Amino acid sequence: MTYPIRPVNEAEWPAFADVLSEGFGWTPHPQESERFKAQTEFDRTLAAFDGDVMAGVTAVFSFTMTVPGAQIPVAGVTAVSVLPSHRRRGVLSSLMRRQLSDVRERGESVAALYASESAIYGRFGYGRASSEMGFSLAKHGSAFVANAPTDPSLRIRVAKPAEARVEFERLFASVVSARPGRYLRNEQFWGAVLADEEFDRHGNGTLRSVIAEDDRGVRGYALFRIKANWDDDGVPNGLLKLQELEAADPAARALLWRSVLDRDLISRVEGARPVDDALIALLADPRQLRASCADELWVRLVEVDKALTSRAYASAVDVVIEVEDDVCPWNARRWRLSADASGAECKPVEDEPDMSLPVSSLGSAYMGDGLLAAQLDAGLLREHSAGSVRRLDAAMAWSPKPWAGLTF
Ligand SMILES: CC(=O)SCCNC(=O)CCNC(=O)[C@H](O)C(C)(C)COP(=O)(O)OP(=O)(O)OC[C@H]1O[C@@H](n2cnc3c(N)ncnc32)[C@H](O)[C@@H]1OP(=O)(O)O
Repeated sequence: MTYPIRPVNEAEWPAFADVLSEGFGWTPHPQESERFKAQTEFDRTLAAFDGDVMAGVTAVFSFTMTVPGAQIPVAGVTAVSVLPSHRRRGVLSSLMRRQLSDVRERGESVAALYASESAIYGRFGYGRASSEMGFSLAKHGSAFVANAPTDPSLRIRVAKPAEARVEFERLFASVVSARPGRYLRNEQFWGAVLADEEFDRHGNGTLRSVIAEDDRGVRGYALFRIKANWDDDGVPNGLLKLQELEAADPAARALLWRSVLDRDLISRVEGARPVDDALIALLADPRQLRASCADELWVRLVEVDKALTSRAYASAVDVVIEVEDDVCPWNARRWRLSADASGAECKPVEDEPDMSLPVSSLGSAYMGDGLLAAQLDAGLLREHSAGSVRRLDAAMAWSPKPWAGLTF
């Protein structure tokens, strides 16, 4: 069966929100729903209809995202849901195909998303492109190495998040290009970051913040919630849930970490950070960091040549890549990628390929996570000239590691 697909208008928001609510089995707080509506770019929504019934939905945020060595337009795919009554009939597949062709028409060469389940998007050409470290650190195990940076000119200021918004925005804008995966936040996104419904779904307290500054201005900030608790013996056992910690320099970063880790009545700090976070290096006893690792961004190259020439490369490379892509057939051909410090070129060729790979492999490598060699070892791509995959892997790898840091 085919289901007609079209964007929805603002008047259709209640039906759109209902499909999300039914698919996710979760009813948002009315303020959350209003906020999501305000973030929605209605001309970039899509809904699939079964007669009068809206059966499946998705939307795109128009992001400017950091990629290795550049900031580029990226389609931030979100709000994917199909009614339970219509699942596994190809509704998502039709929405994905239409969305990718719309993204291409807009001139965006890359799409990115956070997946609710990691098994869904590979078939549509998305590759696992960044990882996130979930962590839990007990205060008693959080001492820093002796040479951790300090700066006596720095001080901590307690600030109400809503009142310090402009300072956060300015600081974030100064660090957003430092790591692939980070993306610019418009007014609606900042509204969501600083939203504080008091209730917080997990029973944590109100949103709080501390700012690290000197006489010349703000050098970093941390946003967090506290779940106050005392154990049965009356010993303080509070939990600090870190939402965000951004710093412009190492000394400000170390001071902010100490401020959250040393907080009175707290015994543990939890949160999610990049897998190469500076915290790991700062800890005197890093094994105390109870960490887990999970996929974060999934990335899809919508126009292989444009995407590959929009980023920088860590080393020179010259390879012919045979790309397999059933969903975006315009990508499915041989491309010669030649890149060095002065830039990159990607041209269609008929030459013998050095490697053959699914487009999702290039998505995996795109942000710099360096996953091509692992895929070669796993037997997921074919190498025709020895060493070519490792050369491409090294050229596409980047430091720091990619991390978006804010679910969309
Ligand atoms: C970016 C985001 O917004 S992530 C949020 C995704 N949404 C959710 O998780 C909400 C709950 N789930 C749903 O709404 C739906 O189950 C969806 C959107 C995940 C899938 O929609 P459907 O219309 O059922 O998918 P569709 O029928 O097109 O399936 C296409 C293929 O994907 C497979 N597939 C679909 N969902 C899943 C899944 N959750 N896990 C593994 N495989 C899946 C199907 O089996 C099918 O495989 P095939 O091509 O080999 O037959």
